[in-house]
Amino acid sequence: MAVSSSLLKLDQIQGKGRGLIAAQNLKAGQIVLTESPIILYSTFPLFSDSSSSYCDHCFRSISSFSCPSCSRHRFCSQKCLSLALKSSHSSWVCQALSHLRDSGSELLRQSDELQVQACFVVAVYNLSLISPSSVQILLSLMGTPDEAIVKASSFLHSLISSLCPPQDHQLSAELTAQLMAKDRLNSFCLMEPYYPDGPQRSIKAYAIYPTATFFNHDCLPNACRFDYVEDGVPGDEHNTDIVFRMIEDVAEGGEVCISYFRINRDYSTRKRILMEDYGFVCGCERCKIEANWVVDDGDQSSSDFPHEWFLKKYVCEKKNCSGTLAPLPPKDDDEPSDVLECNFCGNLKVEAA
Ligand SMILES: C[S@@+](CC[C@H](N)C(=O)[O-])C[C@H]1O[C@@H](n2cnc3c(N)ncnc32)[C@H](O)[C@@H]1O
Repeated sequence: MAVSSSLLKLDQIQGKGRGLIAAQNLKAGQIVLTESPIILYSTFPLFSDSSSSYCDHCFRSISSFSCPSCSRHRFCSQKCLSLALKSSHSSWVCQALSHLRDSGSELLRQSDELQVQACFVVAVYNLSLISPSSVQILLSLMGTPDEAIVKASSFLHSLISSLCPPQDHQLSAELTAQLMAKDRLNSFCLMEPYYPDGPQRSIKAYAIYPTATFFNHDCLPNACRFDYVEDGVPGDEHNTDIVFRMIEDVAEGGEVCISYFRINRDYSTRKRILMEDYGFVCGCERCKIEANWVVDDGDQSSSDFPHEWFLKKYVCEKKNCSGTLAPLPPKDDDEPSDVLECNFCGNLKVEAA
């Protein structure tokens, strides 16, 4: 599997499967990977009475150009509309989603989660028509279907294939289950914009990135992800790219890890999410220490919190945020930047000297 960055190498990591290691010494703030998604799909409810307020191709907030066939899916620009009609909103996708939304659709009575999974299945069947090699990449990722996925995939496969039979795709119910399992383990969320006084941000789209998917988790990560979906000009095809930036220096050969969620979560929450969503027990330095903590132990000394400085330095304190801060890229003279950027709200914080 090729890695789309000369700064990272794919390697086997004991107890974790494949992972990404530094191909050379990496500096705090350095951008180590920028990548476009191979599959990207909306979480907007299929049966909502309104249309999404995000472009159905690039997920920016402005949506003013409608699909000429269904007029329900909207785009931020003529360019996104034209691109979508050849890819993410092809005539097959348009037809499949319209059929699914028909009031008689059995999907209407199903859970929100299954409706979002239906959007993934439509997107991946479409991908198999326009880029079969991308489906092979998805199939090579980690992820095995459990009973719930097998059941959901069998329902969705028969529903979508019978409503709108794709001419050429070879995706059986079994392959659909495989692909749904890969999606669950490997997708990244694209979030709604941050507002300090707004409601909790929700997820507007899921995306899978072919190299980024190999980042393993650490509760004290040395890298973190950024995205700039709302930035740039409408029609720019790269606004859904994901960018990974080092939080701290890592020597050549060291593993580069991200956190799969916000880093200020407590031990039991982290343990539960990692087991339920990713199927592993974390053996990182922070977990080893926190596993021994006694709840409400008033006697804990500062040696029980050796990573407290990390949370103070790298957790954003803006209202309603708790994103992760990473330094801006080093300056021209290779000096580390003392400005940290939050990957959730975008706030810039100058580090105290
Ligand atoms: C998105 S994949 C990461 C790439 C994966 N290691 C591979 O070989 O393709 C997530 C999976 O990697 C493994 N993983 C990630 N971080 C881990 C860690 N800290 N300890 C053990 N396994 C980990 C788990 O199996 C998890 O479900």
